[in-house]
Amino acid sequence: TSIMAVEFKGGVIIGADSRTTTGSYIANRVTDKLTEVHDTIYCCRSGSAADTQAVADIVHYYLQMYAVQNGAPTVPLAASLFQELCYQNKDNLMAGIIVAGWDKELGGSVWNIPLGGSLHRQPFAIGGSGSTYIYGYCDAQFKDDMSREECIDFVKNSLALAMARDGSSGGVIRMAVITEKGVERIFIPGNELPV
Ligand SMILES: C#CCCCC(=O)N[C@@H](Cc1ccccc1)C(=O)N[C@@H](CC(C)C)B(O)O
Repeated sequence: TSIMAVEFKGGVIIGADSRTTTGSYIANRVTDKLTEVHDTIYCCRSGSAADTQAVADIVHYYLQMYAVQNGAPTVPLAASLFQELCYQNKDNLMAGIIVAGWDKELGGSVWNIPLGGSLHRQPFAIGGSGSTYIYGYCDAQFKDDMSREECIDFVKNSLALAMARDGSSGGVIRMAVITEKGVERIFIPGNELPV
């Protein structure tokens, strides 16, 4: 897996490849690793498909109940729920999750929860097996105050490079733009990758 999320003025851009593997076999070449947990809060999943589906389902349920009584949850609240589940169950899970979205308190924000269950707010986050190949590229490319379009290209180009080098990443690039207005999905076919 290669996953990424970037904060920009007004929201976040999230992105992922679409490969699910069992060993060297590609079990799903069109996986959707961008999973909704609330209207404007998503997670990017890496690691075990089963574990990350289960954890995301639990958080989605919690946030649904929370919203009935308290109104819209914030992105940091969603991130803290993911962290609690991943940290407390760290010996039984393989889940590297990036939580990203928009809320009216912070606007756009990105929260990285690596395998150990620590929680880190970052201006951008990368994860999954493919991310190891693009840390230098992302650090060299990142600028503060990038526009929506610049962030879309940053995510697209970074994931394409990771997918080219990592055997556990590939397929198509799925992205989403999350702002106050809602969620806009962007799809980059495998034959139109920029690498
Ligand atoms: C189908 C099926 C059975 C397992 C599928 C399955 O979880 N594959 C994993 C690799 C893995 C991980 C841990 C144990 C075994 C196999 C996978 O493709 N993970 C991708 C993300 C998920 C959300 C799709 B990525 O991290 O590469």
